Amino acid sequence: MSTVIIFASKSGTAEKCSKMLSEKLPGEVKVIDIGKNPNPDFSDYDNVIIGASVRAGQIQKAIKEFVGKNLDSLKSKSVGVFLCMGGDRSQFDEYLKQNFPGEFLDACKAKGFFGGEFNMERLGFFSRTIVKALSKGKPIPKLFEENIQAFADSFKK
Ligand SMILES: Cc1cc2nc3c(=O)[nH]c(=O)nc-3n(C[C@H](O)[C@H](O)[C@H](O)COP(=O)(O)O)c2cc1C
Repeated sequence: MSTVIIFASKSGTAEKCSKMLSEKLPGEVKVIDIGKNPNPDFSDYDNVIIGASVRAGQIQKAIKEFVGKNLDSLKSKSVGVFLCMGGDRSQFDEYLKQNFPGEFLDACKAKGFFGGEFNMERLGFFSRTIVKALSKGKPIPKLFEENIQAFADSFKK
């Protein structure tokens, strides 16, 4: 079994989760940052996993475009999607629906809610100010390693 994880990340969480996931999957696993490689070739892989993070309700444009452009070929693979996000589980399905075609979501054998982090040192002044204002009084986001494990397990079946 071979897997490619294609991710986009603004401040490192989705990148970190992609690496964590890659260590939990059997067989050959390749991790590709779509920011560095906008048109990755996934034809040689059995599993294609798409990972992104959410800002103001939106995922990275490069991931949206990649999924839109490759919808048919992606559907011929075993596909999955995960999101890194600061919001809670109740917002996860809504974000998926807002950002991915229904056809793609229907084809996914796993959908991962991986949680999020505020990596303040990697945020610009503007983003830091927004985060500080919006997160006042709310729980600090965290990663759910158990969800990353469960996601990996569904690709072992
Ligand atoms: C400016 C900004 C806006 C954000 N907006 C949202 C949001 O609308 N919903 C959400 O669930 N999380 C939001 N987050 C939290 C991020 O999704 C979270 O920090 C995630 O771990 C970032 O992943 P990345 O480092 O891979 O980009 C926001 C974070 C920042 C910095």
